[in-house]
Order: sequence, then C-alpha cells, then structure tokens
Amino acid sequence: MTTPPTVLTIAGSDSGGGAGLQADLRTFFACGAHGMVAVTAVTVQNTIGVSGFVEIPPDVVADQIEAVAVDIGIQAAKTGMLASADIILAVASACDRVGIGKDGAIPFVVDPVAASMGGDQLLADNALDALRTELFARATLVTPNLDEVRLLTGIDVTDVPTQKRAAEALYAYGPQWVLVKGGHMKNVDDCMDLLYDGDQFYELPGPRFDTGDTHGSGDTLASAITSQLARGVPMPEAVAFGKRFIVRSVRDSYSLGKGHGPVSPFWRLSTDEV
Ligand SMILES: Nc1ncnc2c1ncn2[C@@H]1O[C@H](COP(=O)(O)OP(=O)(O)O)[C@@H](O)[C@H]1O
Ligand SMILES: Cc1ncc(COP(=O)(O)O)c(N)n1
Repeated sequence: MTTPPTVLTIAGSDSGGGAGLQADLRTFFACGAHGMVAVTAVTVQNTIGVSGFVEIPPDVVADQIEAVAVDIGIQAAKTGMLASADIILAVASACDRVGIGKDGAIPFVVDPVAASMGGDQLLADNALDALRTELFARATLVTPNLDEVRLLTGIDVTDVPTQKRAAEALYAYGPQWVLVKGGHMKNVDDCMDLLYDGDQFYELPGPRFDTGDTHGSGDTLASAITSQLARGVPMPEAVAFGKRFIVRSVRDSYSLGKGHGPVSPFWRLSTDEV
C-alpha cells in the first residue's frame, strides 16, 4: 500500500475526545493522512468545560517534533493549544531546525487557540506576544476565530468590512495567508470564512447550522486544510476543501454528555465494507 502523506499536530489532549489532538488525528485519518502528535498539554476536560491542565515540558514538546521529523518526515504541520510562551518558543525553534514554516519547505498552519468554546483559558495571557512574533511570522496560514482576532488585534469583527480589516491587521504579523473564521458572528445567517493573501480576499460562504454541538470545529477545519497542504494542494483549494469538510462535519455533529457535543468527520469514512 502507498504510504499516505504524513502530518503533524502540535496540540493539547482533550480527555472528552471532542477537540484538541483527538479531533486533529481523526480528521487526518478521515482525510487519508498519517497523523502524528507533539503533545503540549493534557487537559482535564469534558463536554461541559475544562477544569484544569498540565503542561508538557517545552523541551519534551520540541523533542517530539524532532523525533518524528528525523525518522518519519513531516509533509505539513499544524498547531492547536500551546499553553505557554515557553512552549511557543520551543516550538518555534524546533520548527526552524526541521524546516517547518513558510521559510522552510513544510507548510505550517497556526491555529491560535486561546480558549475553549466554553471560555476556559488554554493560553497564558503573557503568551500572545510570543504567538504573534514567533509563530505568525513563520506561518503559512493562521486560522483565528473572532475571539482570538479580538485578543490579537483589538478588532471587534461584526460584519464583512471589519472581517477584512482584521485579516489585514493579522497579515501584518507576517503569515503568508490569513483565514478569519466567521463561526462566532452569531448575528448573521451564514458562516462566512475569509481568506487573505495580502492582496486578494477569498470569501468562503457556508450555511450556519442551529446547533451547540460544534466542539472541535476549528481544530477539524485546520486539520482538513493541513492534510491537503501535505499533498501539495494550493492554499485556496486546500481551504475550500476544508470549508466543505467542516460544513459536512458540523451537519453530522452529535450530542454527547451534558454540554457541547463534537463535530464529526466520520461521514467521510462511511462504507458498508469491512
Ligand atoms: N453552527 C455552525 N454551522 C456551520 N458551520 C459552523 C458553525 N459554527 C462554526 N462553523 C464553521 O466551523 C469552522 C470553525 O469555526 P469557528 O467557530 O469560527 O472557530 P473555532 O471553532 O475555532 O471557535 C468555520 O469554518 C466556521 O465557519
Ligand atoms: C485541548 C484542546 N484544544 C483545543 C480546544 C478548542 O476547541 P473548542 O473551541 O471546540 O473548545 C479545546 N477545547 N481543547
């Protein structure tokens, strides 16, 4: 059998299995990629919220990245929860050593996870600067939601013009592409994500499903995009694929526990064959 593309997530564990590295891995697999993990933190989490987490020592995070790079090889990488400035610094220098990032050969998707969908903090307050200066400058693509946009730029996105202004402000931090996700714009009927390359805006419209079961939606979108970049698909097509992928995954989300259920990439695997 042909070896599938190899993709790495640098992310935290969600004990409830809805978001974090668990969402990333199942999306990679559903997209036909071989998923690998550099764990950054272990959260104590269920569908109701995050009650705590421990951080993995920064050098162990960096060692995980290097271990898979030297043996298996990495065709694209993404970040999720990074927890602290020290972990961000360790990730940035490991990425430089193995060639991850826009100046190396390996596409790098930075999902600037700051909090869970319930509002529990997943990134230290003093880590925002490191995220902007160390990771945005290395990113092939950054994928903030509107809360992260507000934290990173101070811009309150309420409509398409402010979404465009936010994309321009984020682009100034040095990524090659910016995707400002519109899922949190609850005052509109659709979910429009906006892609920007410093020159052109690409609007990615999509339906808004009336559900609270969207746990892991950002992770799933970024992982689907990363799996395409690993195959050498150009960014606009990779993001369009990711958008189609997340629409189907939100449509098939399921309820779980007493809080927010996860989106499901399993639609892509449905077959009667054993
Ligand atoms: N209720 C929904 N219906 C359809 N798509 C959604 C819904 N909520 C979020 N999405 C899509 O899921 C992706 C992630 O959304 P968003 O909520 O903005 O980010 P995050 O999950 O990081 O908070 C985006 O493509 C967004 O448009
Ligand atoms: C370990 C981990 N990583 C990321 C998220 C964000 O996902 P969401 O916004 O759906 O809560 C999370 N809750 N936990």
